[in-house]
Amino acid sequence: MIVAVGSQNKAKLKAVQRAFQELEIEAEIVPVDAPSHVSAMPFSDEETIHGAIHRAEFCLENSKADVAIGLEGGVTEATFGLFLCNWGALAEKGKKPLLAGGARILLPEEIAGRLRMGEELGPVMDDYSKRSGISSNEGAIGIFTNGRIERAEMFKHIIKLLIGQREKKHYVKK
Ligand SMILES: O=P(O)(O)OP(=O)(O)OP(=O)(O)OC[C@H]1O[C@@H](n2cnc3c(O)ncnc32)[C@H](O)[C@@H]1O
Repeated sequence: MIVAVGSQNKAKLKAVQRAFQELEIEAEIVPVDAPSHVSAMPFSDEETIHGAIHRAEFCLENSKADVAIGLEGGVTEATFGLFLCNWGALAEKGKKPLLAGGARILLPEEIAGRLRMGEELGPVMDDYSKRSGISSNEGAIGIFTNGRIERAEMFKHIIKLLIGQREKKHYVKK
């Protein structure tokens, strides 16, 4: 199966690779530069979901893939503070996209405040950790869970949720 992924982000691609490997599904993974058509820092679940769908649909239209996956990171406000949120969409011809969300953690106020002022999480995390490329590596989730759950692991879970839903749908149709 050819699987297009709407990103060149290393953590996202690693997640897709590992999910298919662990599920023992043969897949040729094709990265595609796909626009999210949402803001650079999505600020709600709704916006983050739209970003994931747009990326997946762009891949489907601009590649020969059977299945297209869009992965999008964002944040969402709650009475407790600002949560990290991540969403995935799986698109295939003639079907409604499937959706799945990832694990979420509350961001420290020091980080949340900067995002509310308009900064993006990627550069804020690089600045906070005095390193570069956090969003392509362990991610904010890795930094704030002491590396227990990294960004690729979190996205891998989302991808398994998408693949499982796709299988179930096919099963129900028989
Ligand atoms: O190359 P793409 O696929 O665009 O990956 P990205 O990480 O840059 O982009 P996302 O759309 O997934 O995330 C939106 C913004 O939030 C940042 N972001 C989201 N989750 C993050 C995380 O866990 N750690 C660091 N930055 C994160 C990211 O760097 C972007 O600035």
